[in-house]
Amino acid sequence: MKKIKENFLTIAWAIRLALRIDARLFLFWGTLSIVLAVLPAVALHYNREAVSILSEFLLSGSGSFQDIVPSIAALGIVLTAVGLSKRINGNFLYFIMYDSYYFGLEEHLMDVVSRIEMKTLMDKKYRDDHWSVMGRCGALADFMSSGCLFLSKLAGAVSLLVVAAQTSWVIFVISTGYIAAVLLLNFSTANKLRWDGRPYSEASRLANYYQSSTMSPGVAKELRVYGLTEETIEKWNKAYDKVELIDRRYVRVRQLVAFISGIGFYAFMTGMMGYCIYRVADGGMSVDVFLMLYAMGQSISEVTQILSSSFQEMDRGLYFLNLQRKFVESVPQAAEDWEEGFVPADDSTAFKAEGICFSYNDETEALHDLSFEIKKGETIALVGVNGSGKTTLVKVLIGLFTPTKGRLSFYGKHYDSKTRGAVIKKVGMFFQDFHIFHATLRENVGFGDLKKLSNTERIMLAMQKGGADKLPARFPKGLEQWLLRNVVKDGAMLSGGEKQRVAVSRAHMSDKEILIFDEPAAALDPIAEMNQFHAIREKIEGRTAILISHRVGFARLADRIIVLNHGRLAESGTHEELMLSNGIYAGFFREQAQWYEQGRDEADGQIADFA
Ligand SMILES: Nc1ncnc2c1ncn2[C@@H]1O[C@H](COP(=O)(O)OP(=O)(O)OP(=O)(O)O)[C@@H](O)[C@H]1O
Repeated sequence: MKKIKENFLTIAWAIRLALRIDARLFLFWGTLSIVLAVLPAVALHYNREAVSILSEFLLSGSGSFQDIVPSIAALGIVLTAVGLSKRINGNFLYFIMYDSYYFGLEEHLMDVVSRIEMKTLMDKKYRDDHWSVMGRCGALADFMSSGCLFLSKLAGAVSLLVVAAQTSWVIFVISTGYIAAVLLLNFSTANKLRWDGRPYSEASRLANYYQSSTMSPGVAKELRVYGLTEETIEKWNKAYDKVELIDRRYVRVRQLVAFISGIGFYAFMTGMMGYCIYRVADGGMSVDVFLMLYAMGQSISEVTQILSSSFQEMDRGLYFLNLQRKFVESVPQAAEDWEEGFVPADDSTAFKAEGICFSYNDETEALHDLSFEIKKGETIALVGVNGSGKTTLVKVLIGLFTPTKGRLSFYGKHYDSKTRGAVIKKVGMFFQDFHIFHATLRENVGFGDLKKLSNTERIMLAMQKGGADKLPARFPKGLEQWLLRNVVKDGAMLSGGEKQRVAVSRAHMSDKEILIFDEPAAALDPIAEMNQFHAIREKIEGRTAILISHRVGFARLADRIIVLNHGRLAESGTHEELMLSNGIYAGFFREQAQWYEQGRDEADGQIADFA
């Protein structure tokens, strides 16, 4: 019962979506296919009339040929119309609806996904669900086209049964029994005939991963170095066996249903023809009625076969639409649209955190009870060991994650849709986990400020600050060089440090009033790191800034240092204050200073030995 209710909800959702995407398409083709579906029944009427006139003409020898021409012509026209109506089959309807409904559904799902909270998006379960629903964007076109076809063939079957009922109740019972049996067979095997995407896709994803790992250089290098190729092929074999098993089971049931339907057809025709011959023999049925019933048997069988295949298609479409509807509805608390119209309440405090906590999952807290203020124009260095919560904190500050507890304000305003909009507008950020887009070098930098995308001078200036200004000269297409090869074959491949320079240049594009740099020099050589240090210092000039770096030398750029430890605020103060208090920061600073000193002494020693 629950399943039926779910299906009805999904059908209503799908129809609403289809009407929203393209109402005319659905209504026009739906109506046309139903209207044309009753043509075989009309054709039977003319068929019978023509046969009756023709046989009378042939048997009696009276009348002229001209007398029967109109009947033959009428039959010809109807049969041509029937022939044409058969062109409106499943493939044709799918093709007609594909453009609108495939891309319409894809656009809708992309829109929903873009509103999902970042935290949810990072959840593996959601990502898996997302892929499994996104991979079936044809479901709406499938469901609507096969739904139209199913309804039209149902109308066709009913009109044929009306003809049967008018002719003989026995034929009506046999025909109804046959159609009902085939439909019942399809209903009862639907869940086995349905190609269940989930276990299949998990198994096939694994098989694809193993198969492609020997081809993708990043994975292949590890396979070769650690001698894992043979093991990977074995794992692929196992994963593929599972895929094949699911495939085989599905094909077997499909074949069985087709076989039983075939036997059903012969039983139906034998029963019907047997009865007709018996009636003709005892004089209860004329030859023209016999021939009409024979043609009707063929039509019923044809309609029933299409009813059966369109039901399977419809059921498959509905299955994936069910997943998609549930996915769309399960998106918990879609992030609000970031609105315009932010009015600051406190001009002097950029960020204020009061007891904020955040956890990626319900088990552990990445941030715990943090309270601090960042004044306008202040430069803060966030320091802490790996995993202490620095990146998480800045992502919470820019509104990508919502604190699980506590209160966060931006210029005196609590975070809501307008505040988030303002934060995004006012903050320029370099992410430690930055992304190089599959796009040109110009775009990769210019995306930092879309308005300046075509301003070559501005882009070159940002690249100079980010240390990437030598890159365009290396490529024949300069700034228009495509980066990475996932999309274009001759895309430029960059080293880790070069990618970082490009991403840092992106952060230098905009003139936002708040700057956040999360490990901007992690992959840079020492000279580039030093240049980065100066460029960032220049850029900060009077702005509010948050810097994260494991090189504590960077922290000296800051007015104040905040030290995080296991997601808690451990220390806060100037460099001098924290050195005096001799806590975590002082420990870091001395360790690093000692490391550099020791390194320099050892290098000096080696040079001396060598000399
Ligand atoms: N996507 C995630 N899902 C679950 N936990 C996460 C996720 N990202 C980070 N964490 C956890 O949150 C904690 C804080 O991570 P975060 O990246 O903020 O630390 P960090 O101080 O920036 O570390 P690093 O110096 O290594 O960059 C860590 O324990 C980490 O394991």
